[in-house]
Amino acid sequence: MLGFCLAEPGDYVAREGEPVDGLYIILDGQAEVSASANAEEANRPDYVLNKYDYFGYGTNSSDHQVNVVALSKLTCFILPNQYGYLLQPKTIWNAEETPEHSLLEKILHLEPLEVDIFRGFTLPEGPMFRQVFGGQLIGQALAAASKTVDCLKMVHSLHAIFLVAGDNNMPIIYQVHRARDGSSFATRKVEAKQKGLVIFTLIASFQKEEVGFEHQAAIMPDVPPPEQLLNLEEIRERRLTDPRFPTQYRNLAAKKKFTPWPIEMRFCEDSASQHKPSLNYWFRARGKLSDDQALHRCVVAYASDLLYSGVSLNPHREKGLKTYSLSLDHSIWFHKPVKADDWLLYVIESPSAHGGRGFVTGRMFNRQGELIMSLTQEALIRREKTRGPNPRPKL
Ligand SMILES: CCCCCCCCCCCCCCCCCC(=O)SCCNC(=O)CCNC(=O)[C@H](O)C(C)(C)COP(=O)(O)OP(=O)(O)OC[C@H]1O[C@@H](n2cnc3c(N)ncnc32)[C@H](O)[C@@H]1OP(=O)(O)O
Repeated sequence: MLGFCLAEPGDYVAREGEPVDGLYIILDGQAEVSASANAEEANRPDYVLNKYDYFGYGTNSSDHQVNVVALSKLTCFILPNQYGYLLQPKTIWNAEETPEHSLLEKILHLEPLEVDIFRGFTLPEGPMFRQVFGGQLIGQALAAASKTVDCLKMVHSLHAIFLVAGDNNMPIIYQVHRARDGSSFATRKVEAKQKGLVIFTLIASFQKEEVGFEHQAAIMPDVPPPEQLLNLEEIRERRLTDPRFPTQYRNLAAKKKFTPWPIEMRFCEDSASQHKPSLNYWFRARGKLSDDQALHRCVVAYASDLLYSGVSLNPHREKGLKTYSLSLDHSIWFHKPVKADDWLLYVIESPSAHGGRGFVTGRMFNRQGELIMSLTQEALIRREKTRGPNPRPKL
């Protein structure tokens, strides 16, 4: 919590060697900085801090290097360490300069073309489907919207509609419309275009941090921790080597082009439970992500569409069934700050499938059991029409 510090003349406001707990801004009074007693510092003169001078967070050390003593009645405003990010310039992450960073930062990187217009690409090293991956559109559009919003406001909800299947081989233009900028909230509408055609729209709402009523009725299911579970790559490896699978199947699986996803997933149930209209898995971004909450929200938005609507097909899976499925719409509510490079549990249920549409709901919990996000999606789910090669995107 933000706070104030009141001190009387002679009181120590900070002591050398003690941990820095925040940034102190003097609102009233004077304080003296007394240099350390060690040899090198001994010659440094003491100096006086006045109104609006500050000390604490932001120095290179996590401990105070000096004593600060009140010279008069002193009032300081304290910005605790956890809010220090407010003082940092917003990163607006830059994929080119962070080669050691997660592939996701590269995927979500956008080129600014004009005010409120950005260009995104489908990278060959990312997951590729027959049309532009829905999560990529959501993540990139949210990144475009976030770049036009005051950095103190974070996305708290978004609603997306997929209009036309996107073409992986051409760039996507994101045009942001600034629908509203209020004092607490801001709203953005984003249109994604290819060949001048709107293929996707997103409406996102952003809010300044606010203190208010709190409760959490949702309880995280009791599942094994991620360390005890296999990830997608390990499951694949097992399938390739498990002698219980026919050799022909293993040879075929080995020939399939396999690109590891930039999201690591660990499934809480084995394939025997695949007929249930539900799925629980842990996931996290591979690699290191920049410390930018806006980026972390774009990354989970991207990941949220990878294994999601397919759950509505689970009760209908049978040998030889070929399906055609496409996300139609997607909504996310961000309840709390998220760390996308730490494990999140994705709890997915499909309450209904009807009329060629499957409906799924999702909840994401962090390891502490906090409900971080709620999600919904409807997807087109059909039996694949038998015909020749894959249909081309309708652009
Ligand atoms: C426990 C361990 C478990 C481990 C499991 C691990 C497994 C890993 C699996 C990985 C899976 C990863 C999945 C990731 C999926 C992500 C979802 C997306 O990105 S989705 C991307 C984001 N979403 C989007 O891009 C959606 C964008 N929106 C749209 O494309 C359109 O709005 C529309 C298609 C939805 C409706 O348009 P409208 O014109 O009213 O619709 P029409 O009805 O007229 O059909 C139009 C055309 O669609 C075609 N087609 C249709 N049905 C079939 C079929 N049954 N058959 C074949 N084709 C079919 C056909 O070309 C047809 O034309 P035509 O042949 O008839 O001439």
